[in-house]
Amino acid sequence: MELPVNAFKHAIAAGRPQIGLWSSIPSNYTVEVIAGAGFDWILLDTEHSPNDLESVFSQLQAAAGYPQTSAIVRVPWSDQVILKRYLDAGVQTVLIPFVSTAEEARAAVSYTRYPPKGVRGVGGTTRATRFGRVRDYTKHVERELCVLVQVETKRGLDEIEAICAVDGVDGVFIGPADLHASLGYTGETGNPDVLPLIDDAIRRIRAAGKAPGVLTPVESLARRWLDCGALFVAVGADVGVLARGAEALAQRFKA
Ligand SMILES: O=C(O)C(=O)[C@@H](O)[C@@H](O)[C@H](O)CO
Repeated sequence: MELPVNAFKHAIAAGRPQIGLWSSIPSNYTVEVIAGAGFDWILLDTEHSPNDLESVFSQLQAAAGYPQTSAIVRVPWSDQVILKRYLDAGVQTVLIPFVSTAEEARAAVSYTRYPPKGVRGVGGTTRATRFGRVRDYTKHVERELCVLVQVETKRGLDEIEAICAVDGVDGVFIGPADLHASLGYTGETGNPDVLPLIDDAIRRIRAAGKAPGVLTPVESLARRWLDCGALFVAVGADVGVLARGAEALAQRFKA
């Protein structure tokens, strides 16, 4: 059996913008609903959601039936054990939060690499190897592995070029909410003093030869950041789509 191809990784490497949806609902049912909606990727969030490895495992299986939509998992922290377990579950694209220095980026990448390049522990009969059926998995896995790190602090903004220069970092995601908080605008995601910094960060990441990413449910901002050169943009979140859609429907009859 061949190693599954990571279409998302190759698309951003080729400079083809990828449009995604954030998913925080811990359900394989809703993930399958979204996976057939037409997005290029779906982000399975384990940082700001009740998701855990077991719920994400079933969501990966649900999404696997929709090859046109790539599943990306945001781990709750840059941690050797956490990353080992999600990679063994068959995750091929990981988003790692709160990376602010090149050293932190190198550590994050090392958690995704087998020795001698890194410290990922070797498990044989995992879902990642399709239970021992993928030939020479440990030798080829890196080819289809995509590591995305989140820059979402002032220090991270200052270090963007150094972070992009780390071998094994495929993309850099700007976290608007935490970046605003780091700059003193906690609770905001559209401050006029911060938006130009995100514009500039996206341009700097692209100029450094890496894929810039971001999340915003505001269409004008999504298009603004695509124009700046963003290559993976989440244009909404499942919880937001469900909550606002349900409220709007209720209002049509209950107003
Ligand atoms: O904005 C941030 O900071 C992020 O990391 C976000 O993109 C997500 O945490 C988002 O807020 C989840 O809904």
